[in-house]
Amino acid sequence: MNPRAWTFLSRRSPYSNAAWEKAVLQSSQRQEGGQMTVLVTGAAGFVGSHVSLALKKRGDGVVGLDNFNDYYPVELKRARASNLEQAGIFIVEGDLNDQNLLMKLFKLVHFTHILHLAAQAGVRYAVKNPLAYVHSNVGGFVTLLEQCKNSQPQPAIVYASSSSVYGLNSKVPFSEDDRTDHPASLYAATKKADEVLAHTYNHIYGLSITALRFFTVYGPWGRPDMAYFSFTRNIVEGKPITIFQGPHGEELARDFTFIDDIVKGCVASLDTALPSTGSGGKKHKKAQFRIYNLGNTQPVKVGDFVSILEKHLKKKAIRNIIPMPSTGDVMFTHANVTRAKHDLGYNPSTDLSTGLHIFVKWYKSYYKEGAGHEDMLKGYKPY
Ligand SMILES: NC(=O)c1ccc[n+]([C@@H]2O[C@H](COP(=O)([O-])OP(=O)(O)OC[C@H]3O[C@@H](n4cnc5c(N)ncnc54)[C@H](O)[C@@H]3O)[C@@H](O)[C@H]2O)c1
Ligand SMILES: O=C(O)[C@H]1O[C@H](OP(=O)(O)OP(=O)(O)OC[C@H]2O[C@@H](n3ccc(=O)[nH]c3=O)[C@H](O)[C@@H]2O)[C@H](O)[C@@H](O)[C@H]1O
Repeated sequence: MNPRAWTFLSRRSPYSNAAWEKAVLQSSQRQEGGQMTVLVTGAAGFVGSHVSLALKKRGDGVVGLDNFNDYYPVELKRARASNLEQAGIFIVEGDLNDQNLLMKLFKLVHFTHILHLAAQAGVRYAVKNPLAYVHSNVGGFVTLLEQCKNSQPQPAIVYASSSSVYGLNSKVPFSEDDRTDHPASLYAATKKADEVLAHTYNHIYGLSITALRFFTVYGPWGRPDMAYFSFTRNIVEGKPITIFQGPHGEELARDFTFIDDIVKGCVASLDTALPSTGSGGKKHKKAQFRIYNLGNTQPVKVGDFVSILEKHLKKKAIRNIIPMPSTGDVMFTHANVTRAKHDLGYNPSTDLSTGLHIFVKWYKSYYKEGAGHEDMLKGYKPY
């Protein structure tokens, strides 16, 4: 079947038709060199679209799942999906909470691995719409874990946690063994809940699970709700940007991490994941349980990050500096990646200036500066 026909197919919700099944099966086929068959949830998202392409490129079978929600413009998700279709990856359009859909999918394809990236992301939007986080990050995750636990054989799971789980932790850099029991946002609380739920399913059912704590990821085809993206748009349009500062005028800092490094970390985690050890809902022996930081290890103050953007955009920002609203931001993040280096060979190699240069180039070509991006953040007002 020609993947060009898939757009239409994936938008038609019924999954009980022959063409839909054929597309799923075709997409799941491994090519030469491929070792695994992976279900990527959140495949139309920023990170999911990049990792799906990387897996497909080396021959793995990849099937996507995404509900194409409108947290940010759906047009961008469709454009990413179209890139995936051209590469031969079918994205099933549906919600993680749809048990029947998951059952049907898992019956059709024997997934060796799940890369679970679908979630309600964004720290500040949680103040506005907390239940969206509970729905996708808690309900959706448990629905997926239930399906995996019941599968025979069970797949190995690698999923996205977040640097936000460190919450109010003040010990730097953040190490995986540091406390994560004082979240600063509801988003962080749901990501922490996921780690605890993951441990439970690993313990009771023998699911092999790896949690990846990503640190503020940026890059081409990125997320319009994130600062690097919305700041770029405003600078290009000559509109002010709002920079948060701490209660005593301190600057916030983030360990900004380039997408290519995150992709390598995800792929290495899949490659080193051991099989799950349960069957028929029962554990036979202890299964692998891992948590890794995937960051850049070089935090940058938000003001300095804006200066780098200005340099690449060749335009000054109009900076509006305001006290941080009480919407869940933390003052700084900083990853210790020793464990990921040792176990995964993870070695972040893109510095912020190089990565932002690549992002700005993509942004300008995608939005053709000055035209076509007016609606990019339509309706988006997180705080
Ligand atoms: N980008 C970052 O800086 C960052 C940092 C830390 C953690 N993370 C985590 O990494 C993962 C990927 O993030 P991203 O930046 O690609 O976000 P994204 O919003 O671009 O991608 C998530 C995708 O999941 C889909 N989705 C959401 N809820 C769903 C549901 N219930 N059912 C099916 N699909 C659903 C969305 O439509 C979206 O396409 C998320 O779990 C996020 O929390 C991201
Ligand atoms: O690593 C994570 O776990 C998280 O990474 C990301 O969150 P953040 O680090 O908050 O990224 P982002 O919004 O780009 O703000 C960057 C900086 O700009 C500051 N910021 C932001 C907006 C603004 O208008 N002004 C401002 O100063 C802001 O205070 C911050 O200091 C993901 O969105 C999230 O899904 C989550 O997973």
